[in-house]
Amino acid sequence: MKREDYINWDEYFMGIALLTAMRSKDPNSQVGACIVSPENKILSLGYNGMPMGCSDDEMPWEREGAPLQTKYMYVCHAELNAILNSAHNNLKGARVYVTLFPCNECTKAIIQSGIAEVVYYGDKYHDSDSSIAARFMFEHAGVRLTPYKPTGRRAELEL
Ligand SMILES: Nc1ccn([C@H]2C[C@H](O)[C@@H](COP(=O)(O)O)O2)c(=O)n1
Ligand SMILES: [Zn+2]
Repeated sequence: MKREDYINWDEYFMGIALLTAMRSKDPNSQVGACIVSPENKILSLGYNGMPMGCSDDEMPWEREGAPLQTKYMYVCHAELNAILNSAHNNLKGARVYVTLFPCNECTKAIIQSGIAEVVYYGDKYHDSDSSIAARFMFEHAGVRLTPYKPTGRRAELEL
């Protein structure tokens, strides 16, 4: 008889997005994204980080100060990295699992790539202009927004 307490697709893909976020060097917010086909195949992964060739050790990670001395000028967001990493895959009708609700800039890329659903975990910037603009665009573009429902299950494996 098969085991019955296996994780469902949402737990699986959000779990992978969370694991991917752990690669981020951002000291404040580590974000992960996992893009999945309608057939539940993983198409791409991404996390927030500095662009290629821009050393994590030399770029600024500050949140405040002169704009050029903050991370915001430079960091590439998890969702955009996942879309760019998927260069050879068709994302039409795909879902993206994100550990943090997308910003307005990533929202444009998500919509333009043909992704049909965003499953999001954190939403700590819900009231920011960026999130308000993102929801506005998603609604107009017909992209489904699904809050992830954590099951409370933790990743443990007995080998
Ligand atoms: N959906 C998002 C939102 C933010 N990020 C990145 C951009 C920064 O590295 C960090 C946010 O930093 P904070 O202002 O919270 O210190 O997260 C992303 O990749 N995807
Ligand atoms: Zn973004």
